[in-house]
Amino acid sequence: MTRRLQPLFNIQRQLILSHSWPLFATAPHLTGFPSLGRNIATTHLRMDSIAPDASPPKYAPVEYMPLEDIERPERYCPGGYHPVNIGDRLTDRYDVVHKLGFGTYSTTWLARDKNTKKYVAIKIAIAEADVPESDILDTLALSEPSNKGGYSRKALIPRILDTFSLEGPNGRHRCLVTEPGMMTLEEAKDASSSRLFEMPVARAIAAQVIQAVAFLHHRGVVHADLHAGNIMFRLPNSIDELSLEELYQKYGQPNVEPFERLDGNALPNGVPTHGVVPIWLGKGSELVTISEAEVFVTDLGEAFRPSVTPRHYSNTPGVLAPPETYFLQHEPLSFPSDVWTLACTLWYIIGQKPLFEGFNPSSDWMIKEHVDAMGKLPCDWWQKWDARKRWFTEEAKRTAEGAGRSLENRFVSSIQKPRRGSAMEEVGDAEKSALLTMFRGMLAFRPNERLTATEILESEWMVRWALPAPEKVAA
Ligand SMILES: Nc1ncnc2c1ncn2[C@@H]1O[C@H](COP(=O)(O)OP(=O)(O)OP(=O)(O)O)[C@@H](O)[C@H]1O
Repeated sequence: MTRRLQPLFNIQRQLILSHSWPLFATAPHLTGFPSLGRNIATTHLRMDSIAPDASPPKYAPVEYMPLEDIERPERYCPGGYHPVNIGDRLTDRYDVVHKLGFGTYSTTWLARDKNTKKYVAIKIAIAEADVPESDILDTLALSEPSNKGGYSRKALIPRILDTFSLEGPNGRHRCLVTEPGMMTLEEAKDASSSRLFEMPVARAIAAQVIQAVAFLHHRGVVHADLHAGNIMFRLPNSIDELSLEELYQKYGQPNVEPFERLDGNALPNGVPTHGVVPIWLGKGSELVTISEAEVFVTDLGEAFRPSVTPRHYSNTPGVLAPPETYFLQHEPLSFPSDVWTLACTLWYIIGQKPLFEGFNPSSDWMIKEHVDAMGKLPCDWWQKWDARKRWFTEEAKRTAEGAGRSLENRFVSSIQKPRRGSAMEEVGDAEKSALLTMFRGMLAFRPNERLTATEILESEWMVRWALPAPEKVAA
């Protein structure tokens, strides 16, 4: 969930959908296409992934006055969120000083660790639920600390500082303590009018995200939900030098809003009296400096180990989901699915707009996007795709003249033109060629033909342009 003000549209959407993923919902470049026709996929889908012509969204009854930027109070119920107030002390060690955000499965709070005197993030899961990533993060923490091969970069994945459980009116909640981040990449973009990072910053972020994914894959883990909302800028250590008063002076006192029932009745036990607007520690994307361009990959809640748990569904938002989720539904997903999603995420880091676009797109719409950008599907997939005639000839040419956008067209409209328009460095010819080669390798239709994370690490773009950038951060 984002920590900044969102347009009312998005808030209303949150009222309707049990889960909200804001990545493209607020973007100005939205293409509001309806869901188109029959879907090949019967993939396990969440509402804001590809929304097929399947069942309508489940409408949860609205019982409370909706509040902007605050989680739905309806979710403070048995099995739901744990009520927390600013000033609470958790496990006699952590003083809650602000809220950092909330998501489908958790609320996350900024707290001061009494022992270390540092600020920490405490993610409190909904009742009786595991914090799904804690298991994965534990395994990763056991990895060797070296930096062999450029992918043992533990710093790129949050380190678990502590775990504990809280017993409350809504049940028992698992809690995970990690370092607090400044903002997600999506939040940085939302806070900017250009929605762009300066090129050196974009390269540094991209390099670290590639290294993080390579590290996860090396450890046998697929992230499975990689997007700009799950990549976070590191907070400078200097925040720990701020006293609580100084923190509030710099970032503002917590803004709290009363929860009110629509029927005027008293709040039930388990619902806090107030909601807290999350703190904003961040800045607009174009203002991020190279020295601030240190990121870590968060939210391993969807992560899995293909060797342990075969997974046949993807909860990745539809615009980022790879084509095997439609065409190879009987084969378990694996590392290549992350590589496809990583390509989409890298594109969005360098550019202003996503590589593939669509609003609540059907799977047919997404496949059309893939074919437009990457060319004809492998023969057997092409034959299987009934909707192809809607847009394409049998040679995969567009039936409507001038329609369709190739990868190069998208590069111009998503990356180069917006950069020029914002007076920012464009991608030079040699870099563009290396980048497009890398993207084509990552976006091969067949998963087994895609570049591996290690090959991406060794790609020309990574070695010549991206990798040198984080070194500048460290310098
Ligand atoms: N370590 C952190 N530092 C700063 N903010 C955080 C941190 N962890 C989480 N947040 C904030 O809380 C929000 C929700 O966190 P997260 O996405 O991990 O929760 P979730 O319940 O798994 O949600 P979902 O699955 O809906 O994305 C994030 O978008 C972010 O704004």
